[in-house]
Amino acid sequence: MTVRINPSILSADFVNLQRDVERIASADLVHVDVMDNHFVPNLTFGPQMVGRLQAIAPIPLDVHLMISDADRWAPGYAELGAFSVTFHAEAASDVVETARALRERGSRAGLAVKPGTAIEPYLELLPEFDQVLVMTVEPGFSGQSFMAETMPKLRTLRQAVERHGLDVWLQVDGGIALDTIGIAAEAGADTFVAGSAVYGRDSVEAAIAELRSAAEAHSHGTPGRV
Ligand SMILES: O=C(CO)[C@@H](O)[C@H](O)COP(=O)(O)O
Repeated sequence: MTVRINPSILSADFVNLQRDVERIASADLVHVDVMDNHFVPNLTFGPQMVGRLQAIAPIPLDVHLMISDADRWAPGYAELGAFSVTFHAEAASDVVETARALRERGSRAGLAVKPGTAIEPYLELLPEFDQVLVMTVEPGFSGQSFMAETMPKLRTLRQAVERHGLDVWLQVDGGIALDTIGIAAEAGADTFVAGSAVYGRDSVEAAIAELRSAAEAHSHGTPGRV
Protein backbone atom coordinates (compact mmCIF):
# COMPACT_ATOMS: atom_id res chain seq x y z
CA MET A 1 0.00 0.00 0.00
CA THR A 2 1.25 3.47 -0.85
CA VAL A 3 2.21 5.50 2.22
CA ARG A 4 1.97 9.29 2.12
CA ILE A 5 3.56 11.69 4.61
CA ASN A 6 1.94 15.14 4.72
CA PRO A 7 3.69 17.58 7.07
CA SER A 8 1.34 20.08 8.71
CA ILE A 9 2.53 23.66 8.43
CA LEU A 10 0.58 24.50 11.58
CA SER A 11 3.88 23.58 13.30
CA ALA A 12 5.98 25.68 10.91
CA ASP A 13 7.32 29.17 11.55
CA PHE A 14 4.59 31.43 10.11
CA VAL A 15 7.06 34.28 9.70
CA ASN A 16 9.20 32.01 7.50
CA LEU A 17 6.43 30.00 5.88
CA GLN A 18 7.92 29.90 2.38
CA ARG A 19 11.23 28.60 3.75
CA ASP A 20 9.45 25.97 5.86
CA VAL A 21 7.28 24.79 2.96
CA GLU A 22 10.36 24.48 0.75
CA ARG A 23 12.04 22.37 3.47
CA ILE A 24 9.48 19.58 3.06
CA ALA A 25 9.96 18.91 -0.66
CA SER A 26 10.64 15.21 0.07
CA ALA A 27 7.14 14.78 1.53
CA ASP A 28 4.06 13.91 -0.50
CA LEU A 29 1.74 16.84 0.18
CA VAL A 30 1.75 20.02 2.27
CA HIS A 31 -1.03 19.80 4.86
CA VAL A 32 -2.57 23.26 5.18
CA ASP A 33 -4.79 23.82 8.23
CA VAL A 34 -7.40 26.53 7.70
CA MET A 35 -9.00 27.51 11.04
CA ASP A 36 -11.68 30.12 11.64
CA ASN A 37 -11.71 30.50 15.44
CA HIS A 38 -15.35 29.34 15.32
CA PHE A 39 -15.40 25.68 14.32
CA VAL A 40 -12.17 25.34 16.34
CA PRO A 41 -10.75 27.68 19.00
CA ASN A 42 -7.79 28.74 16.86
CA LEU A 43 -7.23 30.99 13.88
CA THR A 44 -4.78 30.55 11.01
CA PHE A 45 -5.43 31.98 7.56
CA GLY A 46 -7.85 31.95 4.65
CA PRO A 47 -7.95 31.79 0.86
CA GLN A 48 -5.49 34.61 0.25
CA MET A 49 -2.68 32.77 2.04
CA VAL A 50 -3.66 29.40 0.56
CA GLY A 51 -3.46 30.96 -2.91
CA ARG A 52 0.08 32.18 -2.20
CA LEU A 53 1.08 28.76 -0.82
CA GLN A 54 -0.34 27.16 -3.96
CA ALA A 55 1.95 29.41 -6.00
CA ILE A 56 5.18 28.66 -4.12
CA ALA A 57 4.86 25.11 -2.71
CA PRO A 58 7.17 22.46 -4.25
CA ILE A 59 4.57 19.72 -3.63
CA PRO A 60 0.75 19.78 -3.88
CA LEU A 61 -1.53 21.26 -1.23
CA ASP A 62 -3.71 19.09 1.02
CA VAL A 63 -6.08 21.69 2.48
CA HIS A 64 -7.86 20.79 5.74
CA LEU A 65 -10.74 23.15 6.47
CA MET A 66 -11.53 23.48 10.16
CA ILE A 67 -14.20 26.09 9.50
CA SER A 68 -17.95 26.41 9.94
CA ASP A 69 -20.28 26.63 6.96
CA ALA A 70 -18.03 24.38 4.89
CA ASP A 71 -20.63 24.04 2.10
CA ARG A 72 -20.25 27.72 1.39
CA TRP A 73 -16.48 28.12 1.61
CA ALA A 74 -14.92 24.80 0.51
CA PRO A 75 -15.44 25.19 -3.27
CA GLY A 76 -13.39 28.41 -3.27
CA TYR A 77 -10.34 26.49 -2.03
CA ALA A 78 -10.71 24.03 -4.91
CA GLU A 79 -10.82 26.99 -7.30
CA LEU A 80 -7.41 28.05 -5.97
CA GLY A 81 -6.01 24.81 -7.39
CA ALA A 82 -5.55 22.78 -4.19
CA PHE A 83 -4.84 19.11 -4.90
CA SER A 84 -7.27 18.08 -2.15
CA VAL A 85 -9.77 19.93 0.00
CA THR A 86 -11.05 18.22 3.14
CA PHE A 87 -13.99 19.61 5.10
CA HIS A 88 -15.57 18.47 8.35
CA ALA A 89 -18.75 16.39 8.39
CA GLU A 90 -19.76 18.34 11.52
CA ALA A 91 -19.51 21.65 9.63
CA ALA A 92 -21.42 20.84 6.44
CA SER A 93 -25.14 20.51 5.87
CA ASP A 94 -24.85 18.50 2.64
CA VAL A 95 -21.60 16.56 2.50
CA VAL A 96 -22.37 14.95 -0.88
CA GLU A 97 -23.18 18.23 -2.60
CA THR A 98 -20.02 19.80 -1.19
CA ALA A 99 -17.87 16.84 -2.27
CA ARG A 100 -19.30 17.06 -5.79
CA ALA A 101 -18.60 20.79 -5.91
CA LEU A 102 -14.95 20.08 -5.04
CA ARG A 103 -14.55 17.38 -7.67
CA GLU A 104 -16.23 19.56 -10.31
CA ARG A 105 -13.57 22.18 -9.62
CA GLY A 106 -10.74 19.67 -10.01
CA SER A 107 -9.83 18.93 -6.37
CA ARG A 108 -9.92 15.64 -4.55
CA ALA A 109 -12.78 15.67 -2.07
CA GLY A 110 -12.04 14.82 1.56
CA LEU A 111 -14.35 14.24 4.51
CA ALA A 112 -12.99 14.78 8.04
CA VAL A 113 -14.48 13.55 11.31
CA LYS A 114 -13.64 14.63 14.84
CA PRO A 115 -12.70 11.94 17.39
CA GLY A 116 -16.25 11.81 18.80
CA THR A 117 -18.05 11.58 15.44
CA ALA A 118 -19.20 8.13 14.31
CA ILE A 119 -18.17 7.05 10.81
CA GLU A 120 -21.05 4.63 10.16
CA PRO A 121 -23.48 7.23 8.72
CA TYR A 122 -20.88 8.09 6.07
CA LEU A 123 -19.83 4.61 4.93
CA GLU A 124 -22.40 4.40 2.16
CA LEU A 125 -21.21 7.80 0.88
CA LEU A 126 -17.58 6.73 0.46
CA PRO A 127 -17.72 6.64 -3.38
CA GLU A 128 -18.38 10.41 -3.25
CA PHE A 129 -15.00 10.99 -1.59
CA ASP A 130 -11.34 10.60 -2.51
CA GLN A 131 -10.12 10.62 1.09
CA VAL A 132 -11.40 10.43 4.65
CA LEU A 133 -9.57 12.13 7.50
CA VAL A 134 -9.93 10.53 10.92
CA MET A 135 -8.87 13.13 13.48
CA THR A 136 -6.68 11.50 16.10
CA VAL A 137 -6.81 14.59 18.36
CA GLU A 138 -9.48 17.22 18.90
CA PRO A 139 -8.92 19.62 16.00
CA GLY A 140 -7.40 23.00 16.78
CA PHE A 141 -3.80 22.66 17.89
CA SER A 142 -0.60 20.79 17.14
CA GLY A 143 1.40 19.04 19.84
CA GLN A 144 -1.49 17.06 21.37
CA SER A 145 -1.41 13.35 22.28
CA PHE A 146 -2.57 10.69 19.80
CA MET A 147 -6.00 9.24 20.69
CA ALA A 148 -5.74 5.48 20.14
CA GLU A 149 -9.48 5.13 20.80
CA THR A 150 -10.11 6.47 17.27
CA MET A 151 -8.48 3.40 15.69
CA PRO A 152 -11.65 1.24 15.47
CA LYS A 153 -13.09 3.92 13.17
CA LEU A 154 -10.10 3.51 10.88
CA ARG A 155 -10.47 -0.28 10.85
CA THR A 156 -14.14 0.10 9.90
CA LEU A 157 -13.18 2.44 7.07
CA ARG A 158 -10.38 0.17 5.80
CA GLN A 159 -12.75 -2.80 5.73
CA ALA A 160 -15.38 -0.79 3.83
CA VAL A 161 -12.82 0.50 1.32
CA GLU A 162 -11.44 -3.00 0.68
CA ARG A 163 -14.85 -4.67 0.58
CA HIS A 164 -16.12 -2.29 -2.10
CA GLY A 165 -12.80 -2.01 -3.98
CA LEU A 166 -12.71 1.78 -3.53
CA ASP A 167 -9.69 4.03 -4.06
CA VAL A 168 -10.25 6.23 -1.02
CA TRP A 169 -7.20 7.39 0.94
CA LEU A 170 -7.47 7.06 4.71
CA GLN A 171 -5.75 9.89 6.52
CA VAL A 172 -4.91 10.43 10.19
CA ASP A 173 -4.02 13.74 11.79
CA GLY A 174 -2.92 14.56 15.31
CA GLY A 175 -0.17 13.18 17.51
CA ILE A 176 1.38 11.23 14.63
CA ALA A 177 5.02 10.52 15.49
CA LEU A 178 7.50 7.64 15.32
CA ASP A 179 5.85 5.89 18.28
CA THR A 180 2.26 6.20 16.98
CA ILE A 181 2.42 6.08 13.18
CA GLY A 182 2.68 2.28 13.17
CA ILE A 183 -0.50 1.97 15.23
CA ALA A 184 -2.41 4.04 12.69
CA ALA A 185 -0.84 2.19 9.73
CA GLU A 186 -1.74 -1.14 11.31
CA ALA A 187 -5.34 0.05 11.72
CA GLY A 188 -5.53 0.91 8.02
CA ALA A 189 -4.31 4.48 7.48
CA ASP A 190 -2.23 5.18 4.38
CA THR A 191 -1.85 8.98 4.64
CA PHE A 192 -0.23 10.55 7.68
CA VAL A 193 -0.29 14.18 8.75
CA ALA A 194 2.49 15.17 11.13
CA GLY A 195 3.22 18.62 12.53
CA SER A 196 5.54 18.64 15.52
CA ALA A 197 7.12 15.28 14.59
CA VAL A 198 8.43 16.93 11.41
CA TYR A 199 8.99 20.61 12.26
CA GLY A 200 10.19 19.80 15.79
CA ARG A 201 13.24 18.07 14.34
CA ASP A 202 16.48 19.72 13.14
CA SER A 203 16.35 17.67 9.96
CA VAL A 204 12.82 17.68 8.59
CA GLU A 205 14.04 15.48 5.73
CA ALA A 206 15.22 12.78 8.15
CA ALA A 207 11.94 13.09 10.07
CA ILE A 208 9.91 12.54 6.88
CA ALA A 209 12.05 9.53 5.85
CA GLU A 210 11.83 7.93 9.30
CA LEU A 211 8.06 8.43 9.51
CA ARG A 212 7.69 6.91 6.04
CA SER A 213 9.76 3.83 6.97
CA ALA A 214 7.86 3.34 10.22
CA ALA A 215 4.50 3.55 8.44
CA GLU A 216 5.61 1.21 5.65
CA ALA A 217 6.77 -1.36 8.20
CA HIS A 218 3.22 -1.58 9.53
CA SER A 219 1.13 -0.83 6.47
CA HIS A 220 -1.20 -3.26 4.72
CA GLY A 221 0.20 -4.77 1.50
CA THR A 222 3.19 -3.63 -0.53
CA PRO A 223 4.80 -0.25 0.15
CA GLY A 224 5.22 2.28 -2.65
CA ARG A 225 5.05 5.96 -3.61
CA VAL A 226 2.30 7.77 -5.58
O1 LIG B 1 -5.19 19.70 12.28
C1 LIG B 1 -4.37 19.66 13.15
C2 LIG B 1 -4.70 20.09 14.51
O2 LIG B 1 -6.03 20.44 14.52
C3 LIG B 1 -3.07 19.07 12.84
O3 LIG B 1 -2.75 19.11 11.46
C4 LIG B 1 -1.90 19.42 13.69
O4 LIG B 1 -1.18 20.46 13.14
C5 LIG B 1 -1.03 18.23 13.83
O5 LIG B 1 0.03 18.53 14.66
P1 LIG B 1 0.76 17.40 15.50
O6 LIG B 1 -0.28 16.77 16.38
O7 LIG B 1 1.28 16.42 14.49
O8 LIG B 1 1.82 18.12 16.24
